[in-house]
Amino acid sequence: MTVRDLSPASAQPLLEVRGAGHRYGDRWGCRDVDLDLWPGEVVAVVGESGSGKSTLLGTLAQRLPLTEGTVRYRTADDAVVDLAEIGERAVRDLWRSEWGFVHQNPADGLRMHVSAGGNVGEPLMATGWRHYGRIRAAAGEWLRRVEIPDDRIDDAPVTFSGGMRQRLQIARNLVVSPRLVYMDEPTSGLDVSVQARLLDLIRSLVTELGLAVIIVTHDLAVARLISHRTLVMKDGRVIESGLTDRVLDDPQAAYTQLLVSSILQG
Ligand SMILES: Nc1ncnc2c1ncn2[C@@H]1O[C@H](COP(=O)(O)OP(=O)(O)OP(=O)(O)O)[C@@H](O)[C@H]1O
Repeated sequence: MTVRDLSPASAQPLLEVRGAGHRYGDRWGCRDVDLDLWPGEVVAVVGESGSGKSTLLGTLAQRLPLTEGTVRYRTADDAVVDLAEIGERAVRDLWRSEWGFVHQNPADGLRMHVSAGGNVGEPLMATGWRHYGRIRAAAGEWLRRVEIPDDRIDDAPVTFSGGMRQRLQIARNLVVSPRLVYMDEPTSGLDVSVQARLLDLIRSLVTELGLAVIIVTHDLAVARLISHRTLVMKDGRVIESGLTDRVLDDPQAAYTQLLVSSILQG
């Protein structure tokens, strides 16, 4: 079902999630989640291992079926669509032009044996770009933005370091100017200094491009650095949410207090 939205764009969230959940067999991975995500907003999903963060991300991103609730998305042409109802093809079109997904492991989001330029050029070709020179120029421009040297454009990511691979994955996602990007632990597995630079890069790109981002992280410092709002998950449910500084400086739920204090002690 498509509902025409007549209100001004800014009055309507990009993503409107109500009572969303996903069940694996007879066990809920996440359930009863509500969220409004606005353009340009970064929301972090935090919680300990097994709390349902990745399941929630997968469910919102339509990689896992919605077992309960609704997820509505406002498209670039301002139609509000119910993602469970628009069908696989329409969802594929959104992946091509409006959404991105940055995986924890860059190998899951890159073609490891295709050149860096090819990895960034491919999504442009999928949206109809045909002129080789322009595709290569746009790919080169994005490689520069993510600090991959010009002379590596013809090298495949198998020859790159972990940090370079992750920056390439970001370029491959952002080259088509998506409106909404899902990130699953994009900086974990990298050493601390590489992590800090990558977070800086993500933060500046998000601001510059006005992206909406939902980022899963088990690292509260990442949430602090990058997000406006934070959802805290426990046993598949969101047990606390609010502005990130408020959630981390003045946690209300006992579980969040424990999570924050364990980091301070750790
Ligand atoms: N494919 C699956 N089949 C069955 N149960 C699953 C599956 N994937 C996850 N679960 C269960 O769903 C719950 C939430 O898991 P999920 O991976 O979403 O947590 P998480 O917070 O992302 O954890 P981590 O930080 O370790 O990645 C857990 O109880 C987990 O065992």
